[in-house]
Amino acid sequence: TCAFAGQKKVLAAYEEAVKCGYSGARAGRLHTPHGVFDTPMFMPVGTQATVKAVSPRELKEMGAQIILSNTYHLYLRPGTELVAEAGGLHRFMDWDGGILTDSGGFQVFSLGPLRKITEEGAAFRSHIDGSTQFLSPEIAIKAQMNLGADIIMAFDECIPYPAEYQYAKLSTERTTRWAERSQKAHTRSGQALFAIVQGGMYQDLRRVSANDLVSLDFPGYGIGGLSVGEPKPVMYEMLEQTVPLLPENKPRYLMGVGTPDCLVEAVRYGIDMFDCVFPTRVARNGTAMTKSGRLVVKNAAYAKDFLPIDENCGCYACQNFSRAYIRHLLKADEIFGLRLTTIHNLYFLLDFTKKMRQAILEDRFLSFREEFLAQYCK
Ligand SMILES: CN(C)CCSCc1cc(N)cc2c(=O)[nH]c(N)nc12
Ligand SMILES: [Zn+2]
Repeated sequence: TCAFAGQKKVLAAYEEAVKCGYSGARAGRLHTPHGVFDTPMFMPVGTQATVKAVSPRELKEMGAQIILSNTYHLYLRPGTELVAEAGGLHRFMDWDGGILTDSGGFQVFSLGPLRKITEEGAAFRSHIDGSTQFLSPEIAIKAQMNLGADIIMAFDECIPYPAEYQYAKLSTERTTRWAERSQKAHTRSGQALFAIVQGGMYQDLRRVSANDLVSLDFPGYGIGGLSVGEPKPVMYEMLEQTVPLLPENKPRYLMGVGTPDCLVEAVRYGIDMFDCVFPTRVARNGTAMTKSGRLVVKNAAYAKDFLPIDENCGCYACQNFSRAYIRHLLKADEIFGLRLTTIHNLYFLLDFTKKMRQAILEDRFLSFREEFLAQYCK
């Protein structure tokens, strides 16, 4: 069932997916040099080689399997050669689970004041010191080989939303040429390179992008250019056009997504992997995620609420502390407050994907989805 048998340079093998009654949802297992991991999975984001406010030990405790880091940030600071000298990203940050690095394309367009995109690559100014920088498929792949993640991403352009059809078409064609250059530059065995499907919000461009990248034969596929401000129904429509064209026995990673309602819909379409800064970012301004929606712990309403954030939650915060205590810490700008809300939000999403996997294995995913969406207010 490992359809990757015989694939060179690939370790992200994908065991036979267990399909539930509905067409898309599936439960799989992802093989990497740092372990075999269950999907669907949520991947905590550790942009600068740390998942903000939590330790690797806490991440392991809450069930994190694969975490993300960003090539763009580590390339600018401290430099990917330095990380390589330190023994690679796993050693540097003391994380022995899986690591996936994004290729930098997205961050160049979303962070650095963009200078210029050409066929060769993207010139930009560093958001740290304003220095002129340049990323190309070859540079981004070299940087990711230095970092040593288990899964790395091809260098792509995340097309802004909205975008004119003609721009989306030219950019998507270039991203496919960049994917081929990424493949040629990728010489590190024991590391899986995923391509990234683009195509803007145009059905035909999404299909062309998926078909072209599938014919280049990657061990896994990111779906990019979504969760960039488009309405959710448009995102789902792009998934409906794209996912069925991707090989069933290869992992699909929906980049930058997302909230629990988006996760359950994307799993329905056959997505396996997710990452999103949302849980850690909203935690830092005192918002906790629950199955009924968001709970702003900082609100005065919780000043004397001695219940946990969620009494059915198994996380360290909910097992030991009250809303009143966490609100007190947040109001007092105590770092421990941010740590507790972050721990809860990460645990919530990791547990949510585990519950989806269980529902798929027990062939009750559709009722799980119905019940969840009925209770969750966006
Ligand atoms: C760690 N995260 C903050 C970054 C990982 S996910 C970033 C990310 C998010 C979104 N929405 C789209 C794209 C995209 O189209 N391409 C790339 N390379 N990355 C993307
Ligand atoms: Zn909790």
